[in-house]
Amino acid sequence: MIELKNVTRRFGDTVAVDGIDLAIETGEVCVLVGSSGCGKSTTLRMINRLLPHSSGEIRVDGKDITTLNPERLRLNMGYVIQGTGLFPHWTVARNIALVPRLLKWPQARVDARVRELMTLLDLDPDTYANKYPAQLSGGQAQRVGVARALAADPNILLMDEPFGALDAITRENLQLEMLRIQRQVRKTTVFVTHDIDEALKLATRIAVMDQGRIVQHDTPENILRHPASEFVENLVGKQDRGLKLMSLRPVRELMTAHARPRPATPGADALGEDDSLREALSVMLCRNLTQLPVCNGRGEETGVIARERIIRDGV
Ligand SMILES: Nc1ncnc2c1ncn2[C@@H]1O[C@H](COP(=O)(O)OP(=O)(O)OP(=O)(O)O)[C@@H](O)[C@H]1O
Repeated sequence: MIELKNVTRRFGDTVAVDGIDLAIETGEVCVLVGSSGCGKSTTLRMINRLLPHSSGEIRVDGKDITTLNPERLRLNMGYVIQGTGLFPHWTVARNIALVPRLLKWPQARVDARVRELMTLLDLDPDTYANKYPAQLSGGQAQRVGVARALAADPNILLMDEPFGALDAITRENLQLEMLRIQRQVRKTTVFVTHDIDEALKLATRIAVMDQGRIVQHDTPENILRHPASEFVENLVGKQDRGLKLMSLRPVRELMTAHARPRPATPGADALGEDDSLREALSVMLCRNLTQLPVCNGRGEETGVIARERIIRDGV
């Protein structure tokens, strides 16, 4: 668990972070969101002591971080930044192995871990382990950055706009991958972005920041349903809040399930149970359909979802 109590950070006369309180439970993904310069990165960097806080208290698993050795603290916190920060003259494998080697793991264990992580991040080890960062696409390099952060299995993951420099499709893929990985490894994560859609997709809780303060800290659904101020309302978008709420709910919640799974009709369009209601509605509107079959992860048809049901009950 990470707790910030009345934490302030000043740079000369600038108050970058202004007396914030924030509690992040173990296993949560807390996304810090807000406009440029509101103090998101400063908050993140105070948690791993890259920046000292001017006043207040930061505790990790109950321990005041100023009483802990900063290097040891950081070894337990994976850190991913925009632009990856990979060492350009090191291979992918060596970059990922950085922290395990600092921890003096035996070489065989390091090698096995590098392969395991590359596979988890969908990077074929035989193809990419010996490449250099300059030989990778932006998305691949960012995956290596995430693999490096996870290498020594830290309890905490700090991510500062990790997907900010990527094109929309690569960004979406990495977001989906992050959700998949999070289901598997469940790290306490603090994630900085200025993209509210990214925040809504990834967060268990969102902390909205404005001018160094936290103006709302709540679940994505509550932020959308009950924005605490006009600032938050504008941030989440006044016009498309209904669609954003639909994007938080999976098809499985409103589908009519078959009594038992049946083989999917070959070649037919189908949705996945975990696709969002928003995606389902969008597909049906585009193709002028009133309903669509829904399939499970094994490709069996488990039910149907109707357009009218989404419109009636989706928000
Ligand atoms: N090293 C520094 N020296 C002086 N001022 C700084 C320093 N780092 C940050 N600041 C100031 O502190 C404030 C908060 O900066 P911070 O980088 O935390 O914002 P942010 O929300 O992460 O912004 P962005 O989304 O643009 O990265 C800004 O006004 C910034 O100019």
